[in-house]
Amino acid sequence: MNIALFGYGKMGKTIERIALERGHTIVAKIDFDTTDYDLSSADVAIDFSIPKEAFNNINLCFKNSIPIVSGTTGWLDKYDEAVANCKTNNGAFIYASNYSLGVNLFFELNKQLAKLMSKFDAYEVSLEETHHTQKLDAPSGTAITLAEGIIEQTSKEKWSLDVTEDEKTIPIISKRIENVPGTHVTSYTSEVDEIEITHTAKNRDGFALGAVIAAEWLKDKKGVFTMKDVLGI
Ligand SMILES: NC(=O)C1=CN([C@@H]2O[C@H](COP(=O)(O)OP(=O)(O)OC[C@H]3O[C@@H](n4cnc5c(N)ncnc54)[C@H](OP(=O)(O)O)[C@@H]3O)[C@@H](O)[C@H]2O)C=CC1
Ligand SMILES: O=C(O)C1=N[C@H](C(=O)O)C[C@H](O)C1
Repeated sequence: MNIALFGYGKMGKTIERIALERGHTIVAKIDFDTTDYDLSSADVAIDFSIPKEAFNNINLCFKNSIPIVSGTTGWLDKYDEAVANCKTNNGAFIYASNYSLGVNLFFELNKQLAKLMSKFDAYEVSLEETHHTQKLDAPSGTAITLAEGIIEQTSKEKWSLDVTEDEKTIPIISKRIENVPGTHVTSYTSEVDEIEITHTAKNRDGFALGAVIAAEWLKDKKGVFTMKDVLGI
């Protein structure tokens, strides 16, 4: 499979290594200043770039009839527009805030725990995410997906980085520490105890492998999908 990479930073380079190990070919590596590239032989594109460029890269793929796996976070105010553009152009599109198998299982566990805990008002829920200091967006896309999972199962209505908001709001604490690939914690705290579930990425390989598997899955499809479709969960 011929892959075009939008974003050849920490994730782009990890995806390249894993894609080559799986027998694929990288036909384009596109960064901020890259002007001389050819998408004509690409079977699929994978975007791990920066929040303000992701939407343009996705639309470029739709216009060139290239299925696009989107991993960049922090641009989701335009997600509905991207979905509409995919449909207009009869394209193929997956967005996931996190492509790792472990985090996608954690998303399901988080929802099941939220459903159970919704019956016990002695506990208050909160989220914490910790990432490396180069991360441009906060909270992480993964923390937002976790918050959305809790909102789906409980009477919570929104999330906020302001931890002093009302009881309808899930507080999210964002921490930035050198070299942390990504750690997410959902906590339920009462006067007497605390229940926590944690996902800790040891490196970026899980994100990258998931993105390559999603690209293999999406290559010959049309439509808008999620990692739940890819993983069958
Ligand atoms: N969904 C998931 O599973 C995961 C998502 N992410 C997300 O992926 C994104 C990238 O993360 P990471 O690799 O760590 O970040 P990096 O900063 O290491 O890499 C980003 C790359 O994007 C490039 N870039 C800038 N502008 C453009 C453009 N217009 N088109 C294409 N590429 C461009 C940068 O190039 P230059 O250096 O020239 O500016 C840089 O090489 C982030 O949004 C992050 O949150 C990260 C891990 C997992
Ligand atoms: O920027 C990162 O590094 C990561 N970003 C994603 C996010 O915002 O959730 C996924 C992962 O946690 C790493």
